[in-house]
Amino acid sequence: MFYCISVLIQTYDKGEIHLETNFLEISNLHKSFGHKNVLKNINFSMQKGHIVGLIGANGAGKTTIMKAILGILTFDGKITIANQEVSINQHRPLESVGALIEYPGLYPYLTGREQLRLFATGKNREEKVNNIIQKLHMERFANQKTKSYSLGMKQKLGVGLALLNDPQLVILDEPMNGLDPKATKELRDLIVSEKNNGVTFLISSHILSELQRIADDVVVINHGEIVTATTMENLLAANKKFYLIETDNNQLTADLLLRNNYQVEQQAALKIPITDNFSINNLLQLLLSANITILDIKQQDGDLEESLLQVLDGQGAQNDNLN
Ligand SMILES: Nc1ncnc2c1ncn2[C@@H]1O[C@H](COP(=O)(O)OP(=O)(O)OP(=O)(O)O)[C@@H](O)[C@H]1O
Repeated sequence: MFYCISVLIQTYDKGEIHLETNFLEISNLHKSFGHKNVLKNINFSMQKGHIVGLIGANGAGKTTIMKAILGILTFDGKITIANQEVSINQHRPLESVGALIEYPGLYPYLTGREQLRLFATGKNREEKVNNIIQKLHMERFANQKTKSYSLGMKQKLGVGLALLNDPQLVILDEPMNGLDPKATKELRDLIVSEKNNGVTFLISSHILSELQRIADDVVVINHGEIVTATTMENLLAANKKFYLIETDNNQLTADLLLRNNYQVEQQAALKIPITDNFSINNLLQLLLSANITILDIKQQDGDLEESLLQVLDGQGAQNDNLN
């Protein structure tokens, strides 16, 4: 990304937002910077209480979509949160939204606790601050000035600020950035527990394994266009399961399987996709009758990365057909 700005939208008290099944709706969203079309006809909706993963390569347009939802840039199209339209001039629905976009904008000479106090709203401000410090396990450093924070500590505080005022919709741009494995797990658990309380999340992340664990739905974008918007289950189902087999002679085994019409990808182990009419019994009998010793065999599900590559390859093929 060639620009680097820091935006932190604070959360406010819930107000009178109605609970809708489709909590957020984006229709015909277009955005250009000068002559550059960055978002091209983006359409998707988010159900209340769902975690939606926003996935795409660097520069695909994820942050721009988030900024449009937050009404901090001009755009063509329509965005509604709980049936109320958002635009650069209409921010009312954002009263129930918390967001961390890019890097948290922190005051270096305030402690984390002071920073949280500054943005907490409502009568129970001190309780909110204490709650979020506890939920994000920030007790150890909450009373230190933020200028001494590591990247991970800053990121935690940024997420804490986004969640502080009990938002109904939370938008997080790469929230796992800089977090160690323990902090990543703590944040993941917190997001899932907030979701179970009905909070809706839009989360972009390059850590696909993280999104795979928490997202209910996914929106994949490429060069500013939606490639697919579907459930995580559907996206993963698009990727076939396979067996990984290691034998005393992988080359001989691969040749034998290929001659018998199996698909084989040779890696450290042999990867055999489970296609229609696949029978593990038949495969094992074939290997045993050829006196091949099986050293290891395991079945694996497709993962998000593979599914995405398939989806993006498919799009490449479609585009190729159009050319
Ligand atoms: N203010 C701006 N002026 C001009 N071009 C911009 C501006 N903001 C974003 N862009 C361009 O819009 C495109 C999408 O950027 P965006 O930041 O939304 O991508 P992203 O998917 O969030 O990428 P990353 O994963 O690297 O954060 C990029 O080509 C970027 O260069």
